[in-house]
Amino acid sequence: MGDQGLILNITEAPILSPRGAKHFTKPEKSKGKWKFKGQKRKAQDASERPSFKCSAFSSYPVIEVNDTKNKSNKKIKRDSSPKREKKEDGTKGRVAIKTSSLFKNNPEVPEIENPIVKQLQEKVFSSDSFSELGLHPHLVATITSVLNITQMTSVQKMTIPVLLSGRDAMVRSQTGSGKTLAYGIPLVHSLQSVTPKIQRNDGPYALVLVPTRELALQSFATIQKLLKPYSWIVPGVLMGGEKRKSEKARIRKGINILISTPGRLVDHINSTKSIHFTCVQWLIVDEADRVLDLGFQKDITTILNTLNAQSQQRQNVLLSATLNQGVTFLAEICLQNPVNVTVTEDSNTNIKQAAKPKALQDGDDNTSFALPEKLCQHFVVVPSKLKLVILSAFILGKWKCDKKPKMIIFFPSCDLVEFYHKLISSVLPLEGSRPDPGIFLQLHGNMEQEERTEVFQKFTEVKAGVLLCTDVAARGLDLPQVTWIVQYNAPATAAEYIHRVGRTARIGAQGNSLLILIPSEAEYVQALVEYKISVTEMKMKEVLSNLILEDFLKIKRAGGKKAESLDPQTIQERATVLQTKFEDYIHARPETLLWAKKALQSYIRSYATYPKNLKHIFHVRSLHLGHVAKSFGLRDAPHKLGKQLAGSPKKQKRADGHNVVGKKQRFLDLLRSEYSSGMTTKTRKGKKPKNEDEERDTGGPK
Ligand SMILES: Nc1ncnc2c1ncn2[C@@H]1O[C@H](COP(=O)(O)OP(=O)(O)OP(=O)(O)O)[C@@H](O)[C@H]1O
Repeated sequence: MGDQGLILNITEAPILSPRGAKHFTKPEKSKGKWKFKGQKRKAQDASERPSFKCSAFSSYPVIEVNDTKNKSNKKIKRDSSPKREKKEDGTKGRVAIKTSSLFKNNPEVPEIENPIVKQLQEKVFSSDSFSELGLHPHLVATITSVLNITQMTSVQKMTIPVLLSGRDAMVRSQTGSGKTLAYGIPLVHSLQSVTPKIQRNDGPYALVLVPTRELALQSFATIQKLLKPYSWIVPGVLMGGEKRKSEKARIRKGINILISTPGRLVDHINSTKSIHFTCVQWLIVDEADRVLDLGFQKDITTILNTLNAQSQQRQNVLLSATLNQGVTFLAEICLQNPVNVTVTEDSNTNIKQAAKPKALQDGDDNTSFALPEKLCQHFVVVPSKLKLVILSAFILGKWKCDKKPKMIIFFPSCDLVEFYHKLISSVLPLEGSRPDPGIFLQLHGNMEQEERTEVFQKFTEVKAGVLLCTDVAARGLDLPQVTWIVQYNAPATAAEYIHRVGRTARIGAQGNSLLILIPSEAEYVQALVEYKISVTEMKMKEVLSNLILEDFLKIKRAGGKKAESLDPQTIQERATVLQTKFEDYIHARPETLLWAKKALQSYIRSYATYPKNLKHIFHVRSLHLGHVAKSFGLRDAPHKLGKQLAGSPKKQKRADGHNVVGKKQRFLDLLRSEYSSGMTTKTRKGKKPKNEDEERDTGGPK
């Protein structure tokens, strides 16, 4: 739509009574909370009210759209708005559209004092160079000429000598601090010195396990570079998605450094006769806490049993930016007398004998982790209705004002990534708004591997772009020059927060992050503070004001006057125009409408899977389904969704005293798997294999 084509009049329409709202009177506000006359709702302390049971749009402003450019748009098909009316005002071709007010009847955005937190810091670089370590000269030359690196990072300085001495280690240092080379360099140094020289058909001398395929590819590329002078050592990657047959053929030919996701390796252990591990000297588990999180324990046990049965002595290394008690299972079964390497500000010489691991503990153990010093973390609190508009205003603003905006936006499920990718890339005009063409990419586990790899490579290469993804991209990926990380939904653990934001501000660079919260989720900021994570508030108005720069949202008033100023009303009008564009897109076709409803359902499902310890902040009962629906471009809440999801599962007792897993419990189990960001692959039958490359959220920031 051209910039002159849209004429808007925003007026207040009489109160309509949407479905489900008839039982409730207009909400009254009381001490910042929402209450309903004649209804007591205990245990609802969140500020977004009412629940999805009471879809209360109490007022609808009428936006009259006169599309003077595109006459064919005069009649916009609408199929679901409650009691939507066409308003004739005498103007030929003018159609009245009711877009419920984005700015009315929202819960109050709570005042949040910027918390004062002293984050844990690590010095990224040491003052020492690689040449001081006594490494093979060709390796040092390769590091300098191929990787363009001379100075060691702190974690490299601390880890490489430990690993060169033959010790097992647990290595923790902040995201983007060079942990790949911290294990890669000593690994290559040690293998190049093996005598007699390693033969390809000896099979693996080293196994590197990582949680995702993209990380497997990336680690493989780094090892490949380090091996440049040592052409007799062959690296290889197994990651699923590729035809098993061709992987088997590569294994048969011989791979000396094998990089794999655990699931895929177990797959080959079980099915590929030619795979053997008699020569294995190294086992490296990167993102070790995640590998266990993913429920790979069974796979890890299988791998370790196989290794133990076939090879004699092995050096074992666990690495992550968020190593915690959760890895004790792994540590206990695979490390021998390990050295604990932790890089923190005041403990640059923090190399300790690792304590004997305690009994297995679940998930998070309240450990605080360091964050990159030049990472500026923000949050914005925004009513549900405005979430999509805020995200769009933010993207548009960065696209207009930043030189090279490269942004990653995290969503909680594959369905949501697919939905918002299509919706946002169809409605937001990034193309032509700057010299670089706008680029929207998506990455999630429901994509074919070929496409995943293509996207990963493309986003690595582009100077500016927006990647919408699940947590499949949260761990380990080193995507250059990412300037902003946006979290459309809060992650369920502090560790995942740290890994997501860690895709920017890498290796001492500047980076920024934005976490979008709805008012009922504001307490999450405090949960982050408990982990010494410091976030600063960005005001909603500030983000929305970006819309003033957008020609495609220009409003021509009925009198012919253009509204250009930065006054709040103009900004609100523009936000409404943008919302209307989204709603028009969604309501234009039955397929898009259905799609939006499914995405909304996926969102509610993912919301239901926040862990117990965060339920007081994230509970489906705190969501106002009608408001949430707006952020899916829906004009009202789909009717059945609320009914389906209302209430929590009741445990039934069997006569023998055992709990019966009822329908609702099974439904919740289903929800839990929905929250997985879909790092799984489809098997030939379209089913997801159990553990392969899969993610499940456990634990939480508290
Ligand atoms: N000594 C160094 N000097 C300069 N750059 C380096 C050095 N070591 C590694 N890098 C670069 O830093 C970036 C981040 O490294 P890497 O991906 O290994 O970090 P990481 O600590 O594993 O991060 P994450 O915890 O997110 O997985 C890479 O681009 C790598 O090439």
